[in-house]
Amino acid sequence: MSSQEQPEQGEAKPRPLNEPALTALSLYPQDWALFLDIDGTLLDLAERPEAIVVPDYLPGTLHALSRQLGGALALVTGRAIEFVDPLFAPFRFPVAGLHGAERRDAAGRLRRAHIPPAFQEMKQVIRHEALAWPGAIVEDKGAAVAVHFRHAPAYEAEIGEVMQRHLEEAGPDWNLQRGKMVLEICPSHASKGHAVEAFLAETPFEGRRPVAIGDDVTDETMFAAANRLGGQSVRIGDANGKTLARASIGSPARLRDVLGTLVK
Ligand SMILES: O=P(O)(O)OC[C@H]1O[C@H](O[C@H]2O[C@H](CO)[C@@H](O)[C@H](O)[C@H]2O)[C@H](O)[C@@H](O)[C@@H]1O
Ligand SMILES: [Mg+2]
Repeated sequence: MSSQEQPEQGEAKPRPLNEPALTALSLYPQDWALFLDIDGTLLDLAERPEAIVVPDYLPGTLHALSRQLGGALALVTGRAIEFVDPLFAPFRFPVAGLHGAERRDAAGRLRRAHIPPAFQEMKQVIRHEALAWPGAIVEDKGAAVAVHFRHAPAYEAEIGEVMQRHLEEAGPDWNLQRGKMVLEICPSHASKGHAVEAFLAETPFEGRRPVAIGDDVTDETMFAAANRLGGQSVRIGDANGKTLARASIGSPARLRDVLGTLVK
């Protein structure tokens, strides 16, 4: 997130969502596009990255909503695209993965992030170093690598130092991204905000106003994009005012309920 996009200190808390604000998606579906984060937004957070549960009805709800929006619904996530598709099978949605570093557009064209040999080596080293952090989980996402410390909180500072050192060695093409009990190194050229803008330059998103819904710091760039482009930004949960989102919804379960009500 650029400094221009940072929420100001002490900025007012996002207003609880006036849910009719989202009913525009149902009333004027030709005017709106929907961008949805996955973990902590569509899905409840789980103890481990692979332990997330997709409610049976959710892929169908998203598919129905996507059809209603003329296909202008995309998933914008820190996950790798290849992890995302099976979650929502049999449907495949336009998706930006690795916080925007890879993207599959509505026509199915895939833009992958390059994985240099040096990055492969760095992942191996991190995997080895993580043996010293009992409980930590290393998630290899291809062109990104995450170290989760949800079950190794005592090692947070040490993991941060090691990841920072790797980042410095890797150079300016890489970024250290903080998330919920996780630190990851991912390509620096991308952001979720850029991904939203890229979708909005293409059919069927073009000319529509974006609604961006997310729960974490990595979603702030897409909130900024949605605000700038005359759309709506919604943060799930309580961000203690440290967000650019203009509205909030209490939980992923509540969001899933709201999405269900939008389907005609
Ligand atoms: O952008 P998102 O779709 O929200 O993805 C962000 C990260 O989500 C995953 O990690 C988080 O969720 C896990 C499962 O609920 C949880 O165990 C972990 O503590 C969270 O940080 C995912 O594993 C990451 O790769 C994503 O970047
Ligand atoms: Mg999230």
